Amino acid sequence: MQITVTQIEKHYATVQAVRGVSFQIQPGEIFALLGPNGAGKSSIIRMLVGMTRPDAGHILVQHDGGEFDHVPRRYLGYLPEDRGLYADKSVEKNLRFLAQLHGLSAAETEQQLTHWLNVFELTDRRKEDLKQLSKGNQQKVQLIAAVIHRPALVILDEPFSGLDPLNQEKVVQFLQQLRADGMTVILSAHQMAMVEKLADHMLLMAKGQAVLAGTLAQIRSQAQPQPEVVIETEQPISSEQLDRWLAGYSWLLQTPQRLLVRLNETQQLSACLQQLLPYCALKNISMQNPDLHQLYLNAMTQHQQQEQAV
Ligand SMILES: Nc1ncnc2c1ncn2[C@@H]1O[C@H](COP(=O)(O)OP(=O)(O)OP(=O)(O)O)[C@@H](O)[C@H]1O
Repeated sequence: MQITVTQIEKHYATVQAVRGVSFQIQPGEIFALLGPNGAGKSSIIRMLVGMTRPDAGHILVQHDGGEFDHVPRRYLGYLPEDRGLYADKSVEKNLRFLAQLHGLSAAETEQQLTHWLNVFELTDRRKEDLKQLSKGNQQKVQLIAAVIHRPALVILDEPFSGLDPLNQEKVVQFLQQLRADGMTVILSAHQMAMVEKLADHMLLMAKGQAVLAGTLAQIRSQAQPQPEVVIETEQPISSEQLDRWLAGYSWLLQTPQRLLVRLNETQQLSACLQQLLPYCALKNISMQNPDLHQLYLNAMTQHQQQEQAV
């Protein structure tokens, strides 16, 4: 399934939730929507699944030779933000009901149930009511509900919320398996470490706008074109010394023997090292690639500063 979103906008009564956002999702990839609370992620998801319509711009969904303005239900697996299973019914009844709604035969339903309950280690809980399960286990049943009919596209709003680190890791593996099976996956999440492992492409949003987009490498070069350098010294050094030795450079002394330098476009690493070498012996030099969490924080801070400047 290929999705092309062009300049979509969404207004609610007093809020402009999405402002001219465009992106493309390729078949069989994992696409992540990132951003702080209220950035507009769920609003975009609701437009993709056809629960609401864009006020402007358009969505083009191409699958199986057809073209649509949202993802048709028959192709969609959806984990909504406010979830949606019956707390007073058993795990099994909830999942059977959904499988039937999607037109699976009894045999297919049983096969899928057995498979997924096993994957999520819930086989011995299948007769229990959903409300008897822990929040994390309920979340796993919700995930099964989104994929039991093997849709072409799965949209998961916050699939990691409420899960401990081990179960978050399980969800990472689950999503990798969906991709390996050929499904296209869209997810929104706040857990950058998980997204970094998973997403082929991502879109970082703030206040309804796209802030950064692309692969992790593309986002890295957009958000921080100049890498940071970590320099470890043989002897302890002080900030006062660095004020003299590295005038004009942006640096941070992380420990007495570990220095972080952020070079700007005009500064070369070799020139920086030449300034240091007369004064101190160097033990190790390494380039530091910021992780997605750091890139996200940098991008959000920058976005806030730009907004304040306007
Ligand atoms: N039905 C609605 N009516 C009015 N305002 C809404 C509605 N849904 C969302 N909003 C507003 O639109 C903005 C974007 O909300 P949205 O839920 O899309 O953000 P989000 O990025 O999914 O946030 P979160 O991470 O908290 O789920 C927010 O200011 C929100 O208060």
